[in-house]
Amino acid sequence: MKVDGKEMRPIWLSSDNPLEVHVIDQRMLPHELVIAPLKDVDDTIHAIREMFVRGAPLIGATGAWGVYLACINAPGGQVTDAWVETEAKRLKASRPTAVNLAWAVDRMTARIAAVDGDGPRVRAAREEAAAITDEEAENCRLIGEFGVALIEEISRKKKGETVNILTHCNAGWLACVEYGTATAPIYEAYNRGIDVHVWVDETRPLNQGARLTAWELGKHGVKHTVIADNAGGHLMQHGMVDLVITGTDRTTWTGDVANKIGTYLKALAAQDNNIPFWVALPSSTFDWEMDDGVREIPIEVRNPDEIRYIQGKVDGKLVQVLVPPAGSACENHAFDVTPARLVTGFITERGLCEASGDGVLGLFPEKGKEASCR
Ligand SMILES: CSC[C@@H](O)[C@@H](O)C(=O)COP(=O)(O)O
Repeated sequence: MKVDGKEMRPIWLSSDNPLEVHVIDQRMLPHELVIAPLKDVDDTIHAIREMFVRGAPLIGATGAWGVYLACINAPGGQVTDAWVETEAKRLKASRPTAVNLAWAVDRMTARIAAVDGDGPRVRAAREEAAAITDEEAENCRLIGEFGVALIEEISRKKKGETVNILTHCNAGWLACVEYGTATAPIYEAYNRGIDVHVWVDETRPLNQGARLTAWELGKHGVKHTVIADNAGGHLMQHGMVDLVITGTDRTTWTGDVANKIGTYLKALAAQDNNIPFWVALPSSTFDWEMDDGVREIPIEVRNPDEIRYIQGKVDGKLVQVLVPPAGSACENHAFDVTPARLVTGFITERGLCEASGDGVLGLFPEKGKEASCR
């Protein structure tokens, strides 16, 4: 996507030095656009854990490039199965909830295992990481193509009046290589000249909505308003939301959706007010093994300092400010699970479907065997 007229992705292989992968350090946005180099697996794990990069598809792409970095840094240049497996295991442990990480890293190790020789393995790793990155971008483009129909329909019903969409966290291009998941239909609607406006949940504690979604939408020219996390229910009660679209970090094939903490409450409010609640995701975010999201999806518990301190810009400098009493306990559950019964449907790269095992397997019949062996 374009940043100040320049095409940009949140991750790329350096064109000057193919031994380095570059990422946008999203911790600094929207106030500073900082690019961080990743030179090895330790750098990659640090970038994922500390959230230089975040969002399920981007975490997956970063994990894939991490495996490439493992290959080029193999001791003595020997890209053995044992080395690749050890580094892959470390990468997969860096964040637990987004399933794309394990999916991408496993795809990398399978591709490398099928190739003989150190040089060919490095080349295969580079090709596969680039393919995963490009495929995720294309998947998000398709999500936009399919999802825009929902917005078009509302716009028609409202006779061209503004369509108000609420989203939570950042499921934009920063989270996904290009277009985003939740934002892809919104960008497509905007590009087609539909009058759209986005209510952007601030998304405490790290404010991915206020910092990242607002930045992205603003750069593209999409009308948006940042709201307090708890405002959504009120707006829905007063007819100010036509549609909710969120992303997801892991969705069971049966339709339960893990996403940033607070998503569940938005889904409850949407149901109470008869507002459609859609979730946009590429197939890499489906978990084909789990069938009970609330019971089975691992929920990351992060550093409580993310709740204690808020980051912002004061007099031109990024500062952290303490909010609660220094002695108060804080606990930071990063995701929650919205049960399938609260989800209107999914927007995927293959089209729209109901949030149920039948709906999902109808679009991805080749996964039926994996899913039904549970
Ligand atoms: C498209 S990625 C998933 C997103 O929908 C997003 O809402 C989200 O929860 C990301 O969490 P994060 O903790 O910022 O990695």
